[in-house]
Amino acid sequence: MGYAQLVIGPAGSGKSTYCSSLYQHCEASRRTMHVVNLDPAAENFDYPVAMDIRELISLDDVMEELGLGPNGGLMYCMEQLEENLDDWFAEELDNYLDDDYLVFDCPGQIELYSHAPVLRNFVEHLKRKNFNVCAVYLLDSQFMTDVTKFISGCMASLSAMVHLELPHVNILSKMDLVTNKKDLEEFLDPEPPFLLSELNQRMAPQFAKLNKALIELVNDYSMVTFIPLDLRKESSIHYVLAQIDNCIQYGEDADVKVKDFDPPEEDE
Ligand SMILES: Nc1nc2c(ncn2[C@@H]2O[C@H](COP(=O)(O)OP(=O)(O)OP(=O)(O)O)[C@@H](O)[C@H]2O)c(=O)[nH]1
Ligand SMILES: [Mg+2]
Repeated sequence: MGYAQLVIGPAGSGKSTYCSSLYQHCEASRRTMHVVNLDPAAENFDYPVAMDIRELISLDDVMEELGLGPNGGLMYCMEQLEENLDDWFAEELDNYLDDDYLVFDCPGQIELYSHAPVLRNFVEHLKRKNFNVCAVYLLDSQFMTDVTKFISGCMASLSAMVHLELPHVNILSKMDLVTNKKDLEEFLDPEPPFLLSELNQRMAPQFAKLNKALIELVNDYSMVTFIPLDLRKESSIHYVLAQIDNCIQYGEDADVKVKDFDPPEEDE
């Protein structure tokens, strides 16, 4: 059994930064995990890259040879990943099977989470290889300042949830930038009636029915919980990781992989 996090969310929401902080956190607690880069456009990494989609295909080459722009180029690269699941990716994955913990740093293109088939097939592949997979959806806390943004964030996350059909953890990133935590608290685990009244206040009366339906939807899918993440605090990273581990049942087997300790210096 392997374990995997699929780290997704809009461009700039903090996915790669999360991956590197998580890596450091695990390193410090002598826990083994590997970060995989699935973003063909990524250039700099603050974590050791265990597998790299750029070894499969180069975005620059694709853009140049096919005359595609950055977005089309990226989607083409992701399609190539999909085509190569049973060869390139399977071979790479062979290095990491039993009890390994992989974290996939994905690109931020929203179409990957809403309708493009690549990530779905990617996840299916991981499941076939006996991985327990969890989607970790990051949303920038800077965009959680009012109810309309909250709803739109929920909808984007919900669309990823129905598209990928995975256990799903929502994270509110960049909490260190939030100056007024009180404003945010009402969105962390909000009451539906509160959301509805806020939404009704914001929108013209003809939206009342839509608002009600939206809030019900968000509520029915129990989408309304976001875990705040402040990367400055080890306790915050620890908490987020514990929630995700729980989702993928990591640590429930007695023999989870712990990094070998350096042998203690022996006194002669
Ligand atoms: N203050 C603060 N800035 C952050 C945090 N996380 C990310 N950032 C900044 O936000 C920007 C985007 O972060 P990334 O980690 O590259 O975001 P990403 O989701 O990987 O972006 P894409 O790969 O382009 O989709 C960078 O400038 C980061 O330094 C955080 O927790 N706090
Ligand atoms: Mg990134």
